[in-house]
Amino acid sequence: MASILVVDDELSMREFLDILLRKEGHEVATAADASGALARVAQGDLDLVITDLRLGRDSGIDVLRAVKEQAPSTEVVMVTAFATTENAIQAMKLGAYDYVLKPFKVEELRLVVAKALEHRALVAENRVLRRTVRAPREDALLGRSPAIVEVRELVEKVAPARTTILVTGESGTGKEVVARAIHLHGGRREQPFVAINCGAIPEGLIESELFGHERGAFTGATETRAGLFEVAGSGTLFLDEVGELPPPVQVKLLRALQERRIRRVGGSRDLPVAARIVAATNRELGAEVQAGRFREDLFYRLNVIQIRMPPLRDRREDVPLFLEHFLGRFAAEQGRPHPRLSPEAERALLGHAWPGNVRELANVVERAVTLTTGDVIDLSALPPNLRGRPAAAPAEASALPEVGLDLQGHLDAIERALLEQALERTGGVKTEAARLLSLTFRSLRYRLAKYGIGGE
Ligand SMILES: Nc1ncnc2c1ncn2[C@@H]1O[C@H](COP(=O)(O)OP(=O)(O)OP(=O)(O)O)[C@@H](O)[C@H]1O
Repeated sequence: MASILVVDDELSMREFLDILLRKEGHEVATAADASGALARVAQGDLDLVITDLRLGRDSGIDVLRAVKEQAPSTEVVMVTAFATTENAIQAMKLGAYDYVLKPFKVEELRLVVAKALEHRALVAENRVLRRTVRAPREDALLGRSPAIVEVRELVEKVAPARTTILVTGESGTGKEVVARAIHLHGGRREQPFVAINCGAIPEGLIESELFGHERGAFTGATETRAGLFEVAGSGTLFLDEVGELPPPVQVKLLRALQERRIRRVGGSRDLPVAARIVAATNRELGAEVQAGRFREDLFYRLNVIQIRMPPLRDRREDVPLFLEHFLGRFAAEQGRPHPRLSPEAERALLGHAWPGNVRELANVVERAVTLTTGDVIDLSALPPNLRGRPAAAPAEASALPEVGLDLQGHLDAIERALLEQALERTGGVKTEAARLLSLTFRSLRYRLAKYGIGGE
């Protein structure tokens, strides 16, 4: 539930948006002009302001300016008639999140609202992330398969040096666990371990997240902020999903690695880089270079030493160990005795292909422990895809019924079904679901938000 202010000089529009947004579960306030809006803005605590660009004699731009001055993290969406598109673009430059052209469809507005709120949550989440980075979890790199034994040896060998490391492997294989192990074995235990998922931060924010910004560098930069390179100090900076970095940021990262210096956005002074950089990717970065999406020089810089995490299906001998480990961990977390697996449940777990790798396994075990009240975990506590139920296929997807159909609604239903199946198959691991559907992570997230799936 979000707190939203609707500003419009037309009563009918205010009422319409008020009803629509309340139905979605939001708390809504309305104002008919700029002074009413500013009074509400001054009270604070708004997640989103939706304002018409024309407010009788007032301008929505003034509302936008006031919001960005008083509460820069509140998102603003402009509503505008086609004739004033120019002004809408100006509004974006002043920090509006997006604009909607009148007349708009309900779905369109709903989506922009969802995206704006998601954006706000991501920014907030990232701030939280920064504050909690200093407490690394002590997750040991478990496994007795030859592949993992080799990875452990390599980690110990490379940890003491400052060389950049590239960890590759499918989503959920333990790339972050490896990065943390490098951090701990490299004598940086007392220093921060800072992780950032480059694919989960909106494009416009990544540069300032990584390198920081000076006050006034862009709209919304009301104070000077250190970037994650600085926050990491002489600890470790873990760049997850490095393949998702937009090209301009790739250039800046290359410079940071080559010269070991960075410059804040809007800054005039270089700052030294002391942190060790560990990057990770679940994409084939070589292929991304071939396709022109990733800089070749940066690839070679990152790829000095590569650690490959094999998928769980290629090291099945580790599955029993992980099952034991996570059963113990989740039972302890829930204050319960260590449960056993029924023979059927064990067979299903050992036979599963684990496309979402260790993360999927951990999720499945957590779910099973939560759903089981006794001390034996049975097949019924496992998700349907592990119980051998075939995935539901959208029936007769391309047959046109006699009476015709609502094409968009029909296509949406198919899209929704496929998204749900992909998430189910990967145990909720979104990066892996995106790969199954040949989508980028961003695009998948957008679609999930559109259909309200997966808690987005
Ligand atoms: N070898 C391991 N030992 C202990 N735990 C592991 C191991 N591998 C993975 N895990 C656990 O599995 C989960 C996923 O691991 P992690 O986040 O490191 O994967 P990842 O490859 O970085 O995934 P993504 O690419 O999606 O970021 C975590 O809960 C982690 O603790």
